[in-house]
Amino acid sequence: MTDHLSDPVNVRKRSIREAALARRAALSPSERAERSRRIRERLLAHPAVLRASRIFTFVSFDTEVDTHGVIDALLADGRHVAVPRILDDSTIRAVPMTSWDDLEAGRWGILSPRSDTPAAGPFDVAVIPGVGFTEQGGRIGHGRGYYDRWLAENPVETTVALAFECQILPELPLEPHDRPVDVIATEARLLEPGL
Ligand SMILES: Nc1nc2c(c(=O)[nH]1)N(C=O)[C@@H](CNc1ccc(C(=O)N[C@@H](CCC(=O)O)C(=O)O)cc1)CN2
Ligand SMILES: Nc1ncnc2c1ncn2[C@@H]1O[C@H](COP(=O)(O)OP(=O)(O)OP(=O)(O)O)[C@@H](O)[C@H]1O
Repeated sequence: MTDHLSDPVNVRKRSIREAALARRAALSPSERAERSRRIRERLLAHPAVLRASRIFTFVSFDTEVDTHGVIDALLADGRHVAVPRILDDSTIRAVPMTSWDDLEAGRWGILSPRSDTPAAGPFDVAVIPGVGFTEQGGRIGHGRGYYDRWLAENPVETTVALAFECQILPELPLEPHDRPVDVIATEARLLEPGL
């Protein structure tokens, strides 16, 4: 009996994750900022986002595609924005955000809501982080299954992942619980495998 950490799929996921994280970390801060700006424009121009009233988005940390400008634009436009709060049972909950003052540094230093009052759903759009993706919408994250579990329980009209091109991979070892995303916005293109 193989436990889940020594399971061949998880061993492969771990090495792919490390390689993709290293490529993302190799972008300079100015490259990251410029590419994040292009990704933000592509996201905000997407029809699903243009018509969305309720949006659940990650708050970027570390070397991820920067979502601070996305959140500022959505709030300035009067949309209902919710962001993840990590709960003790290893799940995430969408909590409303109306200002950066609503957030504080939480686990892994990620800005998270102080409140734990759940946001009213369902969401029109979920903006999702990830470490590696395929053009078909396959996704791996940090390997804790937070988003896979959240998406399994929360119906969302359109899921949009944000990624740098260096995170798009020819293939990924995927498992039955892995939830594909509908759209991927990169600095170079819009992929719409699920639309
Ligand atoms: N911005 C953002 N928010 C998010 C996520 C995310 O990927 N990005 N998550 C998506 O799930 C959840 C948090 N999950 C995370 C899980 C692990 C690590 C992390 O970096 N952990 C180790 C490295 C080992 C590992 O990758 O697990 C570390 O501290 O270095 C970060 C976030 C909820 N909020
Ligand atoms: N819908 C689900 N229900 C129960 N467990 C799940 C579900 N989705 C994922 N898991 C569990 O979570 C763990 C991590 O899954 P996986 O490696 O796919 O995470 P990930 O997609 O890389 O991470 P994340 O979603 O946090 O960014 C696995 O052990 C998996 O069994």
